[in-house]
Amino acid sequence: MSERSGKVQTVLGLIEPDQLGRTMTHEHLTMTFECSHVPPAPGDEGLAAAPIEMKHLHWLQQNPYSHQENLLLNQEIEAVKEELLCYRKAGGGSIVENTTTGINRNLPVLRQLAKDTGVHVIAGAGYYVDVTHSDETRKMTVEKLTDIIVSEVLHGADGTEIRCGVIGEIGTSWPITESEKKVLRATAHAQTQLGCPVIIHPGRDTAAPGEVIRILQEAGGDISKTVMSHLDRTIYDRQELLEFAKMGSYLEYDLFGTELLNYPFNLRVDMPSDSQRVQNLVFLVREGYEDRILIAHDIHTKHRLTKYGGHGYSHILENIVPKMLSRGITQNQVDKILIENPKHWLTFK
Ligand SMILES: CCC(=O)NCCS(=O)(=O)O
Repeated sequence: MSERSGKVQTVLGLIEPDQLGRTMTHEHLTMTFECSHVPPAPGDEGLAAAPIEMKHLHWLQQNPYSHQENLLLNQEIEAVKEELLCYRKAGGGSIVENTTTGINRNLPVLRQLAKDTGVHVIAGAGYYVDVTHSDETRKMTVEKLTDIIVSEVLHGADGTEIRCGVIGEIGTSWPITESEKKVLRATAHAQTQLGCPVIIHPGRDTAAPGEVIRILQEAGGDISKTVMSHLDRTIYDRQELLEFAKMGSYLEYDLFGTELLNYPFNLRVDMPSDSQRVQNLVFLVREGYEDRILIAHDIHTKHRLTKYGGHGYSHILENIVPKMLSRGITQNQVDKILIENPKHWLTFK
C-alpha cells in the first residue's frame, strides 16, 4: 500500500478525503488557450483586437475564442485569487485544476493560490490534445509516456516537487490521433500502477467518449475511476447518453455558465443552456446515475471571470444549486454530486 492510498493529493500535499468539501472537478486557474484560436469573422477583426470592455461583452461571450487576449487566463492570477476567496465564502472547498502539458500548466502558481486562499487545489498530470504535442512527445513510446505521467504524480511535474493528484484532462480529438492513443494507453498503465483518478477531454463527436473508454479499457484502465468531461457539447441524445452511461465512467457536465449560440469548434452542436444542463442532471438522477454525476464550469478564458462580467467560480454554488433543488433534485443528491462523488473519485486506491 502506498502513502497515497486512501488520501487525496493536493498541490500542498496529501489530505483526508473528508477535507475536500464541495468540489468543482473541472476548472482552470492559470493556462493559455492559443491552440484553439478561431479567426474572427470578416468585419470582426477590430473587435477581436480591441481591449476587453463592457460594450464588447456580448460579442466576446459569443466569440470567446476569436479574441487572442481572452485566451490568456494566465494573466489574471490576482483576479483568480479574489474569485477563489469568494468561492470559499460561497461554501466551496476544493477545485480540480485540469491544466496539462500543452496549455501552460503552472504548478508554482497553483500552490501559491492554494496557500493564499485555503482552497484545496488538485493538479493534473499528462497531456492535452494532439495539436499541442511536441515532436518529442510524439516520438515517445507508451512506456516512456507512462513513466513521465507516473513521475508527475509521485515526484512532481515541470521540474518542481509539486505533485499532481489526477491524470488529466487528457486531451483527445476526433478522430483520435495516434499520438493521443499512445497517451491514453499510458494513462491507463499509469492509473494501474497508481490507483489514481483520471479525467478525459473527449473529441467533439458523439462517438468520441465511447471510443476513448474502449481504448482505456483495452489498456487495463479503471473506468469506474475515470471522468468523461464536456458531455454538455458531446452527447445530446438521451438514448445515446444512457448507452454511454452504462460504460461506467463518471458523467461530467462542466460547461455551466457557458451560453453560446454558435459553438465554433462544431457548428452542428447546439450548446445547451444552464437550464437544459440541469434538465440533463434531473434525467440522469431519475435514471439512477446520481452516484456518477460531476459538475463544474471549466473556466478557461478571461471573459468568464467576474472581473470581466462573467459568472465566476461560484456560479454553480450560488445559482445552479438552487435551480437543481427547484427542479426536484434533493439536497442529499446535490451533496452527492458536489461532495461525495468528487471525494470517491479523487481518493487514491
Ligand atoms: C482547456 C479547456 C478545454 O479544453 N475546455 C473545453 C472546451 S470545449 O472543447 O468544450 O469547447
